[in-house]
Amino acid sequence: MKGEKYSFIKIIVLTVKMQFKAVPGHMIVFLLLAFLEALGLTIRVAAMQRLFDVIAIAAEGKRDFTDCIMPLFVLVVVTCVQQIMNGMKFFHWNVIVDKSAGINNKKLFEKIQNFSAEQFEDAFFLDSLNKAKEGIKPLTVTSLFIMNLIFFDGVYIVSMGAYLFNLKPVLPLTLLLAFIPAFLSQVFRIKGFAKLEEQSAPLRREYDYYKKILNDRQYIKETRTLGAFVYFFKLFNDTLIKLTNKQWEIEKKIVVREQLLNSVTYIGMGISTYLLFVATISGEISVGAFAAIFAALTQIFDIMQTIMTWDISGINKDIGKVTNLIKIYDSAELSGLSGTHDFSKGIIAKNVGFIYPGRNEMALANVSVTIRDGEFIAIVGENGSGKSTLVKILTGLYRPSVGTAIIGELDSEVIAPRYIYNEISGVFQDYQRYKMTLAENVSISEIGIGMDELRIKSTLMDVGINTKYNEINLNTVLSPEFGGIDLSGGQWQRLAIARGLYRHYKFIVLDEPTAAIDPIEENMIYTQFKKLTKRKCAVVITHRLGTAKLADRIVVMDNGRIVDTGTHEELLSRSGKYKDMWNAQSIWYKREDIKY
Ligand SMILES: Nc1ncnc2c1ncn2[C@@H]1O[C@H](COP(=O)(O)OP(=O)(O)OP(=O)(O)O)[C@@H](O)[C@H]1O
Repeated sequence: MKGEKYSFIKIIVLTVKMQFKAVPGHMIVFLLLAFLEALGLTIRVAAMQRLFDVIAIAAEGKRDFTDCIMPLFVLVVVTCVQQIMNGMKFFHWNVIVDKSAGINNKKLFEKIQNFSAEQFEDAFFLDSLNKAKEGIKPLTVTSLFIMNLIFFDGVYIVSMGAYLFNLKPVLPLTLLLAFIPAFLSQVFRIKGFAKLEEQSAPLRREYDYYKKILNDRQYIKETRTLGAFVYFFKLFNDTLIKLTNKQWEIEKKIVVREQLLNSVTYIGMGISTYLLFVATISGEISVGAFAAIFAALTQIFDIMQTIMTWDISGINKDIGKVTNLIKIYDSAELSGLSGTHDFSKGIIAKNVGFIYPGRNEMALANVSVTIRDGEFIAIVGENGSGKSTLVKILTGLYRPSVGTAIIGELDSEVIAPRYIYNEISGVFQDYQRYKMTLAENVSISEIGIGMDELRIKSTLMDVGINTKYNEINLNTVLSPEFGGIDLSGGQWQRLAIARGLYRHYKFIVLDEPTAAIDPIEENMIYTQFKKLTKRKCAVVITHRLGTAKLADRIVVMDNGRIVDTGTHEELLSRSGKYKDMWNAQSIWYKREDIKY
């Protein structure tokens, strides 16, 4: 993805192609409406000419006034049809924007699903993804601008040019005279806005940040308890003043320039009128043609202005965002073979090494471990020793940089992620607090197959949440923002474990989701967890060795390597990292024996 070149033309072609693929029928209707609307405008000028000619002749008494009825009727019909086309075109515009947003978002989400989890650790990738999300609506709007430019503006210029040329070859000059001021005005506008954007972007980011600190739930407790509100409000206000001053200064310049360019527009209109006048006096065009084109002059100048300020400026403004989206669509995703797990063969990491994007040191080096069928393993070690990274390799979330991970007979390097994740469940340190009902929070992995309330309740009981005597029930929304309530840190952790247990799994990992639960409760949860995961593969990361003791086998990690493996008793029987850790922790547990 890095450094790949996308020309303007390539982006335009891809944008239109993608948009047609998303809503083909609507796009065809839109371009037909734009085409008919543009043709309608030119036919209207011709119809007007015809009517004025007949009126002029009738006024001289050479024709009956009733002869004007038919041309008048034609003009009314053409005007009505053209107006209807215009209304329908803009109605369709909105329909297309709304419909495509859903379809294009779905496409992006599907694409994101197929990126490997380790890519999400790469700052460059995350930045590209954020920018790409901004391109969903611009993709549709840009395609509509392009279609409008070709099928409305293009058709109007060609048909109007042909009509004027037919009357007198010099008359299409009117179109050019209308184009020049519109073009210049747009050039100044783009330059002005580019400067404004460049100078105000850092200020806007600052302003948004302070606004968030002052409003967001996440910050409000701290800003209040620290009495920092006044300070942040001052920063917010100062930034706002700087930002509006900058905008005012540049807008002023733009407006003055535009007023000057408006005079150029009037000069253009004056020259066009003069050309028409000369042509009429010399008898090259009829009085009717003069009147019709004169009446349409404002329309010609307006359309040229719209092409510049709306269509081209719209494309220009959004093309960067669309390019980011297309780059993400085009980037490589994980593919792979299909496969079905056989967890009776266990989970095997063989000489695994792993390095995070942007890091020089390996987070895991030469790690080999086997989790046998039905085994409950605990992984212990100091902060940063590689426990979470190993678990992500064992669940197939990350693919090893070196070595292999065979998960229930499936090699994570060659099997597509969606087959790897089947029958695997996990709760990680950074588990989510979904702003949904309690029931949804538990059953999120099985929503598609219907909610089993009894199973949800019994899973909640397993982690110590009793909905029977609690004010919380399955339909309680867990978010004050959505009219519900919030839970305590420990309750959220229990809920996250319930979510992991609710999924149908044959292999489950818990990456220390119990830090906020008191040790006695934690022990009860893990004892229950051990019962529930009997005959299934389970891995638990913990810093509390009292919990690790429950496991069939303990893996001790240090500095990205496995330094020891064994049962609690085996590990204590030999001097090593585990014994040191145990001795250090037991001091705290012995405190309860102290007699005051
Ligand atoms: N997203 C990341 N990007 C870069 N380096 C990372 C990332 N996540 C972890 N690391 C590094 O990888 C190493 C192992 O981290 P890991 O999270 O696996 O340790 P851990 O044993 O689970 O730690 P803890 O007990 O603190 O959760 C550490 O040196 C850490 O700095």
